[in-house]
Amino acid sequence: MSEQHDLDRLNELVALLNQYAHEYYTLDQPSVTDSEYDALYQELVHLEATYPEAISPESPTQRVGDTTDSAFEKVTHTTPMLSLSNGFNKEDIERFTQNVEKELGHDVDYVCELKIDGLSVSITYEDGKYVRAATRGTGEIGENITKNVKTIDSVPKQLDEPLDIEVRGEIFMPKASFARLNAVREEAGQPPFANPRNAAAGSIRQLNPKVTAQRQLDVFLYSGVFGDDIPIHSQADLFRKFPEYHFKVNPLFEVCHNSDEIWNYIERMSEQRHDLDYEIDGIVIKVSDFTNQQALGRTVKAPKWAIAYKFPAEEVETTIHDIEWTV
Ligand SMILES: NC(=O)c1cc2c(=O)c3cc(F)ccc3oc2nc1N
Repeated sequence: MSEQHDLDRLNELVALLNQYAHEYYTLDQPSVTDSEYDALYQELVHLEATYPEAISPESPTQRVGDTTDSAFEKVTHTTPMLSLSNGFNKEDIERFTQNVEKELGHDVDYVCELKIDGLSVSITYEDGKYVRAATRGTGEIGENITKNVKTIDSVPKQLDEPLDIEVRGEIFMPKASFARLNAVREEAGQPPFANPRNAAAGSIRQLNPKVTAQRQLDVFLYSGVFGDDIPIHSQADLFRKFPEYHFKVNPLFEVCHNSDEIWNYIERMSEQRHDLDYEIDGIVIKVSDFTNQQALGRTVKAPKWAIAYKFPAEEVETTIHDIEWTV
């Protein structure tokens, strides 16, 4: 690429990302997903590393750490909240399991779980007390949403034991809450949210936790950062034991042993997804045993022991009626 082309793209990205941030933080109406924003942000970071003299003070990369780009203070994650690599068909799943078993040199158990279409959250307890909640943010640095997450009924505020533990999961808005919320917004002449994910993101970013409380959000927890004092040594353990700690998990997980069983789960859940009370955008497949997860490790941005199978984009049937066909 020509240098001028790069510099034009750099400036275009600054303007785009600032617009997206404005939509997200100020208007509650993001027009791109977090992962689309992240991808553009990384492209800008790369271009600014190539042309440091072109870095502009308005660039979103110059704001990380201060609070101007978000009304929430920053929280540095104890361990980074990575993203999942994606798969789109049976071959991708087979390649994933082949790579895992080649790398480890033996077969493993997998856990398949629904990929909840919400936003990631990290929740920290100290001495068994709810003390903090944060968004994924850049993966290293998230936004402090402690007060807002505290309004979610299914998030325990006090554990039965004085545990120091961090749990991670997905905040979502049930379909029924989403329909009710949009009806109220339309009544009030406000633009409806495009989907439950945007509604959940907008609701959790409300500066006034009382507004968040009215939005009936919920959470499914799927991982944690904890010591050996917690007898959980695999993803299957986690899903079976988290409820004992009052940590809400999604019950539709299954242990699978190979890509055929995984694909069978994917097909069954793809059938069921419209009957669920919440939206899912795919299936997450994980190597279950934590020792195997550690042996597989991660790339810069994603764990090597997990993959997200994304459902194909749905054709939305639009019923075309009342159109005067002029012939
Ligand atoms: N949306 C989800 O329902 C969902 C998301 C993730 C992650 O984002 C995720 C990210 C990691 F780096 C590691 C494990 C994960 O597990 C996950 N499991 C889930 N069920």
